This record gives sequence, structure tokens and C-alpha cells, in this order.
Amino acid sequence: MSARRCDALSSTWSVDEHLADVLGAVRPLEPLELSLLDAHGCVLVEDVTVPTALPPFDNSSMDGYAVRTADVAGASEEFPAVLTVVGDVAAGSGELPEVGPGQAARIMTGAPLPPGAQAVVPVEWTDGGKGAGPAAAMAAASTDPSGAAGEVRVHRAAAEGRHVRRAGSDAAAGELALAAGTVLGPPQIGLLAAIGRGSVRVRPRPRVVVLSTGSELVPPGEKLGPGQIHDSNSFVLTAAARDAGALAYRASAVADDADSLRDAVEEQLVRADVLVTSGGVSVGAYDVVKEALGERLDADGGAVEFRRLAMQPGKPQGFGLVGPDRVPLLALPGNPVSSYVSFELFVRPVIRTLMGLPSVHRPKVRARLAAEAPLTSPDGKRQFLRGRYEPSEGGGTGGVRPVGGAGSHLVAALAQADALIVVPESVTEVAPGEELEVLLLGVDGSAV
Ligand SMILES: Nc1nc2c(c(=O)[nH]1)N[C@H]1C(S)=C(S)[C@@H](COP(=O)(O)OP(=O)(O)OC[C@H]3O[C@@H](n4cnc5c(N)ncnc54)[C@H](O)[C@@H]3O)O[C@H]1N2
Ligand code: MOO
Repeated sequence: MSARRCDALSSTWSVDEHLADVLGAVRPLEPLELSLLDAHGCVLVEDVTVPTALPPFDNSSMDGYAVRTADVAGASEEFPAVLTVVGDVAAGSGELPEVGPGQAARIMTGAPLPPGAQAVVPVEWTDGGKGAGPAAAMAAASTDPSGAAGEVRVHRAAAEGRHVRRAGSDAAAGELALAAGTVLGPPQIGLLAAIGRGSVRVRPRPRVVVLSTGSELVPPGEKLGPGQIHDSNSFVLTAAARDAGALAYRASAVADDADSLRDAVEEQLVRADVLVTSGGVSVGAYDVVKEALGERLDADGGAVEFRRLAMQPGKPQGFGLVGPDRVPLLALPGNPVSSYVSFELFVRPVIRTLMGLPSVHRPKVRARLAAEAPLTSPDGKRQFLRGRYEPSEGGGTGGVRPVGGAGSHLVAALAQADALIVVPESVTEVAPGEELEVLLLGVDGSAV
């Protein structure tokens, strides 16, 4: 840590310096072999090849009749080709009837093309074996077993290969199915299942433990006493960590007592790849995170460094690698908007770096300030205001409308926002219509 060693409390760090320090200290997690659904959302670390052709055999794309093309050449409703039905081929059939000249086999979608057959005519191109004009569908085999015998009248010709999905037409044996580095979304998980892979090597999702601190905190659902508030940060941060891709757990809030916090951190370290705390990092008499973690945790453990950042909200921050396994710990400020903004800027990129994901930051776009009055921002601080992004209909520069004010206690306005408006350090006023940088919340960096 600390690319920039300094007396952390006496000097101010820029947002970029803090971010670089934090990201410089974390590496992607070691790969694991995970079963498919556990690998969902993870980055593949091996090239996966197709072991056997997909589909593995020629099969029908329609419910109908497998025929020889010469037998149905020139067939029409007026002059149908009359064929003898030699049996049924359902999907999963292992034993296939031979289709000889003048014969047809009733066949279902996905069933193997029987030997001798060259094409499939859909049931709608036939009388379905009923002798009464074009059929709309087959009768269920359970109610009409005779459908697999007797005669069928075919009303249309079919060229060789018609309605047949050839073996290997999806992917050939030996072909690269998915390259290392692929993020496994639902279709990629589907492909792995289709080629028979039950597990793959991926970088796992990090385990993130969220600990909120504050003697005033009461879990939602419980009654508030005098001076108490509901603990909302630990819920926001746990949800945000899951949203970023982590397996996140919320620990019970810890009272403002240094020993209890140290014990809680040590207890959680064994199950965490990242620890996130909220509150207790400012300059008050009960700012317990700073008190408990600012010194060495144990003989092996590192300490957490507390610093002031040139940003608003999110000025006080702590970061360190703690415990024998040097687990990254990010101590976020307690004001609700400050803790969420800090998560977006610093914790989310940590989680995504640990996962080895290609995009670790939220996407940035330019947008024009949609407001009636100018915005003001403190000199020398990068300000992150909450806003709603309004994409331009014509595809040009969109707009962004501030929601709520700059106060870092405004959780109701935060819940209406889908973007963070970034006002640079050197800018103290932004006029309506001026262009700004906006971070799009709720959008994965890889999507833009
Ligand atoms: N004299 C100074 N006071 C403060 C400064 C400063 O520089 N000098 N900085 C302010 C800024 S900026 C911030 S941000 C906060 C950070 O304070 P802490 O990290 O120590 O947080 P707390 O004091 O514990 O709480 C602050 C605020 O947030 C509420 N809170 C805390 N945890 C939760 C939670 N889990 N759920 C909901 N709300 C929570 C808490 O009740 C307080 O209202 O310090 C300023 N002060
Ligand atoms: O830095 Mo604080 O986060 O402004 O409320």
C-alpha cells in the first residue's frame, strides 16, 4: 500500500491517488474449479474446446415425418405422396427404424434422423395419417398410438436436408467454445452445459464482509429508542457488493467500542477476501474504527491508514491490508451518501479487480447540466452530486438533472438517482447547459 507514503492525516489525497493506492494493493483471486451455476458471472481462466460435435447427430427441426426426397418429389395436396409409416422417432430415441423407399417415420423435433431418410416434412404438410386434408398437429401418442403406423399423405416436396439440423452445424469437435477471459453470462453457461462441461476454472467471486459501526444503530424492523436510527449503510453496502459481483455478507452492527470492533474484524477476517466498514473514521471522540484499526491488529497484521481525500462527499477514508492473509480493508465514512459514493469509487473496483473482470469502473459519459440554477462546488474538491441521466433521443450528448442537494445524509434523494455528477476540483460553479462528466450507476462498465 501507500504508493505515496506520507503523514496521512496531515496531507490530503486526491481521489485518483487513493484509488491508485487501493488498486495497487489488490490482485485477482486464485482460480478455482467451480460448478456451472457457481461460475456464473465469473471470468473463465481456461480455453474451453468443444469435445464432441454440437449437435452430436443429424436431427429434426420439426415435428413431422422423416422421408426420402425421391418419394415426395412433386407431391401436392391434390396429388399427395402416400407413404407407409414404419414407426415413431421421439427425441432421445436410441433405436431407429430404417426408412426404405415408399416409407416414412413419424419424427419429433430434436429426434435423430433415422437411416434412409433425407429430409423431414412438417406435420402441417401432411394429413397426419388421418386421410382428411392437412393436419394442424399430431395427436398425443398416449391417446392415439396408431399415429406411428398406417399411411400418411404428404402434400409438399422436400429437398435433401430440409428441416434437418446437421451434426456439428452449431459447433465442430475441437473448435474453441469459449476463450480464457470470457465473462460467463447465461448464454455462456448454457454453451458449457450443452457441450457437457459440469465445471470450469474461473476466478471466484470475492467474499465481502460488511461491518457497520455506531452505538446509535438499530436493525430495520426494530423499534427506535431516543437518539437511535436504523442501520441503512450495511444494507446498501452489502447490496452494492452483491451487485458488483461479490458474495457479500452483512455482519451485525458493532457498538462504538474499540475492543468489540477489533474482535469483530478478527472474527470476520477468516471468511473475507475484502472487509468493508462504515462509520467511525472522522475526528470525533467515538470514532472507533480509526481508534481500533489505526494501530497494528496483531503480530502479523498490518494497520489501516486513515486519510483525508479532496472529495465531497467521502472526505475521511481508511485503507489497509490486515490479518495474516493481508485482506484489504476499506473503512468508509458513516454518512450514508458518503459511504455509498465511496463504495462506488473504491470498493466496487476492488471487487471487480479481484474477479479479474475487464471493466472495473462505472462507465462515464458527458452530459449537459439540466438545471434551472447554477451548481456550486467547493474549491479544490472533486464533488459527486446525485443526478438522473437523460439520454439524448438523437444519440448526441444527453442531460443530467441533479436530485436533492449536496448533503451527505440525503438517502431519499439518493434512491431517486441513477448517476453521479462529477464536478472537478478546479470548478466552483457549473451553469445550466454546461457539459459535465457523469458516472452511470446501475450500468456495468462492460455495457458501454
Ligand atoms: N469536526 C469534524 N466533524 C466531521 C468531519 C470533519 O472533518 N470534522 N467530517 C465530516 C464528514 S465529511 C463525514 S463523511 C463524517 C464521517 O463520520 P464517521 O465516518 O466518523 O461516521 P459516524 O460519525 O459514525 O457517522 C456519521 C453520520 O452517519 C450516520 N451513520 C453512521 N453509520 C450509519 C449506518 N450504518 N446507517 C445509517 N446512518 C449511519 C451517523 O448516525 C451520523 O449521522 O464526519 C463528519 N464530521
Ligand atoms: O466527506 Mo463527508 O463524506 O462530506 O459527508
